[in-house]
Amino acid sequence: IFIFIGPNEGVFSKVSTADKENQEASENTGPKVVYVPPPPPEEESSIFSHYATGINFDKYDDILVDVSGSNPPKAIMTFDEAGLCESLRRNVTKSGYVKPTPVQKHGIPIISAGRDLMACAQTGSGKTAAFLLPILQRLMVDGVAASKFSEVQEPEAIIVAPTRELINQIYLEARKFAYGTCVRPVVVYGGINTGYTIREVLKGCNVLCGTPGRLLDIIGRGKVGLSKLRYLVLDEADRMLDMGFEPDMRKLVGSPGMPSKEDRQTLMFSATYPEDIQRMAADFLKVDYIFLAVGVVGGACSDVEQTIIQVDQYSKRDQLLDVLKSTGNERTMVFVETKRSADFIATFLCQEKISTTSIHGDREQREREKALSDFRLGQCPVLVATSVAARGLDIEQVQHVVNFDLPSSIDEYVHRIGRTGRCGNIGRAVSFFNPESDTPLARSLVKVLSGAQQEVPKWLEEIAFSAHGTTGFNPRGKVFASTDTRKGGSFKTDEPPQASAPSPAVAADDEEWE
Ligand SMILES: Nc1ncnc2c1ncn2[C@@H]1O[C@H](COP(=O)(O)OP(=O)(O)OP(=O)(O)O)[C@@H](O)[C@H]1O
Repeated sequence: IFIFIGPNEGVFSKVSTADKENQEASENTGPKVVYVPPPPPEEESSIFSHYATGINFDKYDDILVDVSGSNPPKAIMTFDEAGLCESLRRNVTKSGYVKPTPVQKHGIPIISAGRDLMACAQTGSGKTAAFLLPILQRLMVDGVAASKFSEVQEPEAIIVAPTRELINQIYLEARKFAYGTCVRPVVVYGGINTGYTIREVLKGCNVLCGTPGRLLDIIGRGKVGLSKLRYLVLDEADRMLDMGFEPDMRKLVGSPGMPSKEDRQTLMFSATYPEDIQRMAADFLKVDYIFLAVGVVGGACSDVEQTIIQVDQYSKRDQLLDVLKSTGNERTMVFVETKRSADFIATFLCQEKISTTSIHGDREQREREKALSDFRLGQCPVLVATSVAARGLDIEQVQHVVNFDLPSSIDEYVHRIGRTGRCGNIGRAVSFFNPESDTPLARSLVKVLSGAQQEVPKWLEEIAFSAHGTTGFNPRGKVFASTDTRKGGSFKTDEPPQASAPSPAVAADDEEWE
């Protein structure tokens, strides 16, 4: 078992997400990182390129919505009701958005009304625009101007996300919606040259998007002041507050000049929210924050057809080849548990003449970005990935997700399969279940499958049943009541809380986060 003595002399086992600090430390002290990413596209057609909403987009409207907290503002039904200024409205239209998704219908007016928000909505249902649009709207109305000449930049909004590729994607979304306006978003993340990053920040910065380590670094160097900060957004909020990132988040809100929670607006978004994390999140939010749940908290996207195949460890590779035969050239993400097996499986597939690339934390940033771009462009239709690619990534035409190894946390499963079936499109997820290692997941897997109206294999129900004894196990019963923890917790079934801890699985490869 890997033991890491953290900078604060804390001892963490392999499951501790604190490993990432190790990486960051070595980033600061090790060989200088020289990588400078290619500039983002300048042509309008690339900036606004988007994929079509799918046949189930209108079905989003049937999902039950739970809004709790005092005096929630009324939802909007159309983007026109959002009262966006002309340039922002134009950019929304150019992005192909015709009508808002439920998290946007509710989230936009809540944020515009100045309220703090903890929002939960299924993967691929438009959470990013739900926070970007009202923030940009406010900044445009107030007419912010980032000074090119200032030695310290003072952004009005900071957005944090757990991985480099995700924060870059959020930045590109912000840049798209802010196109042609005076609002300047900037992105900072690990693995790229710090001097370059600082120069970009100093060109002017209103919306600072960053992974926590690099963000703290830039703030610590005095390049970013916090006195004008109005919005703090935590995307993948449950991940940002779990044991790996919580210290960084506390450091961030404790940074000199950071407005207190009473004096800023704090917004949290995710598809999953373990209860203990919800409770802790309240530390960062005003007391009267609004809790918004679209559908079941922690539920899988029902546009993803989920199949579970029982395998043993040694048959997985053949099974994978079988699956990939049926997927042909359609884009497929294959998730594995370790960086080593990511390399191994990618090499194996290449030997089998399947054009494959891979992304994980031991690859250099240059390679990570190249892999993602080859996959996005369809040059490599198969991407083998570790958990680093599980959350938030929005890639066109990913029709399939394969869990070559299942994660040990059900939330991680929900995020992984959510890389397909986005924005009303249909996707498929196939998971290899090895009873020797995956039995602890069986029970929550059954719940997620039945909650998303998927067929539950008889053998899986049996494994789930025997793994946890007989008392109170009702696989067809209520899944996770979607509830604000302030109402007294959501697990009101006759069962004890889920066996799975918030997200230990994501930590297996943790030094790659950020
Ligand atoms: N109202 C809309 N109309 C059309 N497309 C939309 C709309 N809102 C968002 N989209 C598109 O849907 C896709 C998914 O959105 P987004 O990435 O924000 O999902 P998400 O809820 O953040 O997912 P995840 O939980 O995986 O992070 C994106 O390509 C986005 O541009």
